[in-house]
Amino acid sequence: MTSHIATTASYAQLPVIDLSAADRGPRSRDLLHARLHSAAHDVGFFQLVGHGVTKAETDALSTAMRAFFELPEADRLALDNVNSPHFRGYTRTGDERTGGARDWRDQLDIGAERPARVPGPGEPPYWWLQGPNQWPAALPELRTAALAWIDRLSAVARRLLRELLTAIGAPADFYDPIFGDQAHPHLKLVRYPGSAGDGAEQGVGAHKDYGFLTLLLQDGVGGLQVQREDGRFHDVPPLENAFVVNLGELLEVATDGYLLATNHRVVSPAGATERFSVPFFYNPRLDGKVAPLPFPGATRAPGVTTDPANPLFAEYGYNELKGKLRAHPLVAERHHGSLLAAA
Ligand SMILES: O=C(O)CCC(=O)C(=O)O
Ligand SMILES: [Fe+2]
Repeated sequence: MTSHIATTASYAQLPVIDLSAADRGPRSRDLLHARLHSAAHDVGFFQLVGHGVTKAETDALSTAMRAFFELPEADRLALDNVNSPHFRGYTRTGDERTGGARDWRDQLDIGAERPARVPGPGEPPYWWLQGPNQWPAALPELRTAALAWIDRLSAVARRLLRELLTAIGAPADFYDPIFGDQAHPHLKLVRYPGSAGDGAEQGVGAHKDYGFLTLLLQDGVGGLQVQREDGRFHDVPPLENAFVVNLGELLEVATDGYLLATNHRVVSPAGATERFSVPFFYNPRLDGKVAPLPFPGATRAPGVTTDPANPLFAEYGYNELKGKLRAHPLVAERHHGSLLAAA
């Protein structure tokens, strides 16, 4: 497969954004804003350094993640997400779908740790997305590391969002009311087990993320690709100590398309090579409604992408529910037949 090979030198790496520049005085912060504005507007993807997350924090999460995937399959299947109407828990390799085709990865889905809130008659069905996680009894350190990561990355993403809003001339605190203590962050621990062996190369198919910002920790294997201005998918080479950041659909909605939610995908590693990644999704409250952002570029905004196969919802819960029903058909059929019928 050659279609993803970059042909232009400028495509070799994504823009690199140093968040610590925000604390080094006004000139340095202005320069950060110029770079961030361009990266978010022109590409929708960048590498984030200077985020303050330490190697010890990253190692604690990575070690617990690898230990999870080394558990006997029965221990992982004890957390099968098919048993969770909240789409939490373990998805075995081959059970997830993107773009209607099978993804070749297994993963643990973790969200804010809250009691279930079963929607009553007339209440939005997205309340199903709130509920308890499923944790491996044999690995208590996984729960500790994952919940700490959610807190830590929520703080980084909050800082980054404020700088990004400032960079495009918007009020930094404009979306504070839809985050707060009822925000709905999400974390996945993901393993790509290598080639499926049948010629399909889809680790995860092309998609956009549902929320505001995604901060991805990837190992050194590679395989993540983003769709760029030329319409082609380009490799995102791993960069040590950096998070790959992409903008989600809600920022596209918020800015009427001025900021891009960029399509991305993962090509399966060759042979039996495993790849591990940890995407963290910075999402607002399920009932948070994204009001149009007041900023100077709004008058030049091109409008949001219109794709009948992927409507964008301004009320976050609907946007996430759309994605989960599509990605996890076994959970959807077991627990949410009436929602599938209504869709
Ligand atoms: O594993 C990766 O590098 C990306 C995963 C991803 O895009 C997702 O799960 O939304
Ligand atoms: Fe993604």
